[in-house]
Amino acid sequence: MSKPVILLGSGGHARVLLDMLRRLGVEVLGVVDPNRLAGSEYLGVNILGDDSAIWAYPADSVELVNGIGSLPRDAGLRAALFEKCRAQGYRFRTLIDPHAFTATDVVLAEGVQLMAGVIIQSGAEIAENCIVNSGAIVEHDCRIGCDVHIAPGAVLSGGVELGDKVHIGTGATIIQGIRIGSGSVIGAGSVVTRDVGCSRIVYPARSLVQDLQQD
Ligand SMILES: CC(=O)SCCNC(=O)CCNC(=O)[C@H](O)C(C)(C)COP(=O)(O)OP(=O)(O)OC[C@H]1O[C@@H](n2cnc3c(N)ncnc32)[C@H](O)[C@@H]1OP(=O)(O)O
Repeated sequence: MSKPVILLGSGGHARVLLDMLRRLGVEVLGVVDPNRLAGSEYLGVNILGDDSAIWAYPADSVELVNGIGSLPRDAGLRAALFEKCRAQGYRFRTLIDPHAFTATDVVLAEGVQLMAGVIIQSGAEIAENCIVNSGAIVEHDCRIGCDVHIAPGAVLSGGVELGDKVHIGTGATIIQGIRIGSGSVIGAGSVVTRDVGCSRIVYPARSLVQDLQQD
């Protein structure tokens, strides 16, 4: 039988996860968030306190759900909290929205979160603590490192490889076979046609708007 969960965080990503957990019929014991009052409620769920409230529950009696989102240059908290709780013996639930598609042979590590409308095709492998956000596509044979966020509507073509802590921005498109190094950020709407090294930022081309009136 599946264990009840504790949700970490109560921001936008946590809100979407809470809705998913309810649709999956998972029991949510409560939410931990240092910015909310212990004993108060968040969307009908008890606020248990800050992170230390987790330790009151034996590690083998619950699973955790990482509700901390990650944005470019701001991915640290999500990964740090995952590591801290794992070091204390806690495990993270891997979550697949009922409206996500996963091929039969995909490999999803601990704590991976596949949101609504996601498609993960055959042979793809996704490492721990990644978010594949609403409507994103990860095509066949992609290899995704840990703590990666693939933002809504992004498309990874076949055989793309991402290092750890990469952010693929909303609606970005990566053509087949591209490698993107750890810590890099791909701006929303970018089209990536060449390999990207580690800790790089890719900005999309922008429309040039000029006045029609000529002197
Ligand atoms: C469910 C969710 O909401 S998940 C959240 C998903 N969000 C994302 O994926 C966002 C991804 N982030 C981006 O695309 C960012 O804009 C970045 C990381 C590429 C750039 O960030 P910064 O370096 O901080 O750029 P900054 O915001 O200072 O903008 C610099 C300029 O580039 C422009 N710009 C920045 N990003 C983009 C973009 N993706 N497309 C077009 N123009 C852009 C800005 O408008 C600004 O233009 P200006 O100088 O004419 O005013």
